[in-house]
Amino acid sequence: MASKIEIFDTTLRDGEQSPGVSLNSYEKLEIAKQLAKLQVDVIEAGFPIASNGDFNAVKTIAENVKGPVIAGLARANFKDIDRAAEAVKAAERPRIHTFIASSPIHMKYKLKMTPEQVLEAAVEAVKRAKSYVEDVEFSAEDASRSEVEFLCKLFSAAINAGATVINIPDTVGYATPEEFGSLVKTLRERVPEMDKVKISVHCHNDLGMAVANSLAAVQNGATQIECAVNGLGERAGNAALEEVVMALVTRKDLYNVDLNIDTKHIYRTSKLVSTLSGIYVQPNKAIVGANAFAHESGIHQHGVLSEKSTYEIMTPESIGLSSNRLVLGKLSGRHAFAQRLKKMGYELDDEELNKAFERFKDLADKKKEITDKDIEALVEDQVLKIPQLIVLEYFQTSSGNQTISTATVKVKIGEKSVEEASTGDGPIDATYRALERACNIDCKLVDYSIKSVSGGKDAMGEVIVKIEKDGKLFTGRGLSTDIIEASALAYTNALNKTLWNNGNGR
Ligand SMILES: CC(=O)SCCNC(=O)CCNC(=O)[C@H](O)C(C)(C)COP(=O)(O)OP(=O)(O)OC[C@H]1O[C@@H](n2cnc3c(N)ncnc32)[C@H](O)[C@@H]1OP(=O)(O)O
Ligand SMILES: CC(C)C(=O)C(=O)O
Ligand SMILES: [Mg+2]
Repeated sequence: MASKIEIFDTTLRDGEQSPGVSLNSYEKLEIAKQLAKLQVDVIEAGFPIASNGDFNAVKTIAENVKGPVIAGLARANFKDIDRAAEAVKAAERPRIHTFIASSPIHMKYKLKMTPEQVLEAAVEAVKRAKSYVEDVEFSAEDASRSEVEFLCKLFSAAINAGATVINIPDTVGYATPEEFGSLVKTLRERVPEMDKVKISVHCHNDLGMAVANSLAAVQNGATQIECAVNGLGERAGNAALEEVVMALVTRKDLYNVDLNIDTKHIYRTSKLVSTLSGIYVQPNKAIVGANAFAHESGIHQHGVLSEKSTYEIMTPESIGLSSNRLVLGKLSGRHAFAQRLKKMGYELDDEELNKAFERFKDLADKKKEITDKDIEALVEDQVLKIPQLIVLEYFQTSSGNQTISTATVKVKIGEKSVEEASTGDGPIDATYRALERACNIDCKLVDYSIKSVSGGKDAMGEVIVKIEKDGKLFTGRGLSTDIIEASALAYTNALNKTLWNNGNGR
């Protein structure tokens, strides 16, 4: 039978220790409510002795958030514990989490205490906490760099003093998965009392192994994992909640454990924490990064279009996303392009599709991501196009606020190439005059408009011109990431239409 793993969320306590993060009571309450929807087992709401603000945040959460256990952190002293007890007392299920460091480095240099004094402080702290609440968690800070013999003594004493949860932190993210798993195993074997309590782990990510260490601990008998949304936490952060959870869910075949978590709330929770903490999630972040369910390369897109599981080991829906994302860029293939066109309602025959795909690839070489609006513009440009009697081969402009604008253009008219130059009021006016000369067409520009087809600094510009010739109006349209090129193409397109209209075409 699968055993149960509890998820202890410390976003509001250790997560808030991330440099640059400071959440007010209202923001903490919002996050706590979302964590309750996510169905975490424990919310460590803060460190009540730290400030009146933190005390109030923990108290407000204890009063208002139902479902999870609400924990408050306290050092191993009465002042901290009394304050934590006051803060969590209104909770449905309050917990006091008290800790003291157990490694030789921390005891000697930071606490300036002997192991005996640490052991005594731990026992007194647990007893004090127990006088307020039934549920008491004890942590041996820097456990992974502590002497195992001493850890065994400390944990045994804490359990006998009333601790209901024993936490084994890898405070500085020093352990490797093999070591950490084996530490959990050894402690379980050597401290018989550990069988009576929950065994928790709290891993930091200094070497990028927080999640791996937490999972190794599960394989060696840990029953609670402490983690934070988006991997927030002191220095490089804590084990990322979303990664721990989705690893246990996706690889249930391996871990065979059950969780209370409603994974469909993962994405929303990550977004909320990112917005309120001001810490952005990197795009390639596992599970919740913008690219976690996105595919840009043609071979992968073809794979997921045929069968999602070819390149997706979990579904986007399982974390609360509506779907995966096929991003169109220069590495994309015909399958994904055709699928997008179909979704957008275009029905192109094979030849049209080939042409549109060619133009799409040309554009993708200039522009990182091709949006639906770009595609719409490409297809409409192609569908509305008349045969090109005049083809713009080349243009060059020079302009500035102190010089006269000049343009040189080269066009192919039928089999003949013609090059012309002109000055003008600006680079576009100069280009238009040069084009008129090269094509030997006498016409008048009556309207010019430009708009951006998509967003970003590499957006395509769409230029629409109207020219008048012999009393008739001709519209031309040009598209390019370069607005002068878009302008030149629009004018060439309109000039083409004047010839077409005169019966010179085909
Ligand atoms: C591994 C962790 O994440 S531990 C949690 C870390 N989080 C935080 O520190 C955030 C909140 N902290 C704070 O607001 C402040 O540090 C406070 C309010 C807790 C303490 O502030 P101050 O009294 O000014 O002390 P300061 O932070 O400078 O030093 C810490 C003191 O606590 C002692 N201490 C540290 N850990 C413990 C512990 N677990 N049990 C008992 N004493 C401890 C230190 O030895 C030091 O004692 P000293 O003042 O007698 O030298
Ligand atoms: C307070 C303890 C559990 C902690 O955050 C750590 O050791 O990293
Ligand atoms: Mg920590």
